[in-house]
Amino acid sequence: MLFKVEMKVNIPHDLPAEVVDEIKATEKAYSQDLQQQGKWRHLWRVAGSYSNVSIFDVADNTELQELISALPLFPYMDISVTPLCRHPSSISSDDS
Ligand SMILES: O=C(O)CC1=CCC(=O)O1
Repeated sequence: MLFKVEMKVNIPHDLPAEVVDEIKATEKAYSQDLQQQGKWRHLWRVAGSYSNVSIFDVADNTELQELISALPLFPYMDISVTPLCRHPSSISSDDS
């Protein structure tokens, strides 16, 4: 199942810089592992903001919840999820 996931990052200003750097490094490794597994298909920065638009390809809502709630930045993000399905006019072979 495909989901569009929008993540807006709100890191508290009083979090120590070294803690923030560690969280970001862990987040990067975690997201790159999921990308390599094909579960995190696309990761885009929204220009001009500290947010991203992502496409996840997971078995079901439960797997999506598990993956997203394990994000190191999860406590500091506003997240919205939109389920996707194939458009009848699409010519892409990988969007089902
Ligand atoms: O910087 C972000 O948009 C948050 C994030 C998600 C995956 C990642 O590596 O950073």
